[in-house]
Amino acid sequence: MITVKQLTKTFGSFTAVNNLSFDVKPGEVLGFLGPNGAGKSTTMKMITGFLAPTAGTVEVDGHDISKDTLAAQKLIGYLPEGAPSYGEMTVEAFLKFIAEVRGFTGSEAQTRIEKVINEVELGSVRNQPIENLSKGFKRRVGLAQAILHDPKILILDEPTDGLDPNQKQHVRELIENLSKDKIVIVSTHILEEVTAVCSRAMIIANGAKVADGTPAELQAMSKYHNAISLRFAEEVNSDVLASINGVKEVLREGDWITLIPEQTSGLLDAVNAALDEKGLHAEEIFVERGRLDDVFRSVTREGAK
Ligand SMILES: Nc1ncnc2c1ncn2[C@@H]1O[C@H](COP(=O)(O)OP(=O)(O)OP(=O)(O)O)[C@@H](O)[C@H]1O
Repeated sequence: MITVKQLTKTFGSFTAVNNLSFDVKPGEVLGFLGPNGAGKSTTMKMITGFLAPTAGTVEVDGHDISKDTLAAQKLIGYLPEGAPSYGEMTVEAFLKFIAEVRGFTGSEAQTRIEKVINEVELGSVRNQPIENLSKGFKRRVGLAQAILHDPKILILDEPTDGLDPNQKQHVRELIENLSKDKIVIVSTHILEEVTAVCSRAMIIANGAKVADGTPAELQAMSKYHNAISLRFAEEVNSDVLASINGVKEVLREGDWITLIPEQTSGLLDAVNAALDEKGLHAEEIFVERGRLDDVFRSVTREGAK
């Protein structure tokens, strides 16, 4: 369990993280979202003990990260933003070094190194110096060092940044497989990643929490929640659709028309009845769950006021 209480970080007169409190339980994959400069990386650095808070506390399985730093850090695997250091080392030498730092030697160290090289698909570059690797491979080396000791807690700062679509998918699957009984906190700018891998999402703006819930709960905050999206073969006048009982707004995006509901449920029946009555035939029609990008924009704009 991670318990964050009233966590605050100021740099001079600037407040980067502002009185943030939350818990994360085993089995949860928490997506950490927010605009550039919202305070995500700063919060992750404080949770992992790499940056001292100005105020507030972080407890990792009962260990205070400021007072009992080593005991807490043993439980944590951390992928910081950017690339791992020691660029002149080869991938394998770097992982050997990390294994030693984590207290593994001999065959145990070798077994763990082979396992992560396999898991993160680093076999083809294992003998290359890290500084010569592409951005995506450097991220994968960072991920390998974070999981080498099979930590109970994984803190990953934009793990899929710089990866190609295949590798993004691979890392998402890896996170899903690793997340059983672990705590995972993952920051990302990719909203589909949240619905794909996270059981919970927290949005921060200006260092403060502005939303926290399951992806479905956040989607339900969107004006698109239970909206009806349709596509017609022929041109249909927006006024006809706007006159349907329960439609608040008609939006057009390319071939698609979206009917925003006045209330959050019950619009589909009214739309189907109205289409029948008017002799209109939709080629495609579906009920939207809600859109995270819409929620993200509205809560971070409110947070920025
Ligand atoms: N060492 C520092 N000294 C001064 N300001 C800092 C320092 N570290 C971070 N900041 C500021 O704190 C704010 C939060 O930065 P942080 O890196 O935590 O944001 P972020 O949410 O991770 O952003 P991004 O999505 O761009 O990675 C930014 O305005 C940043 O400039």
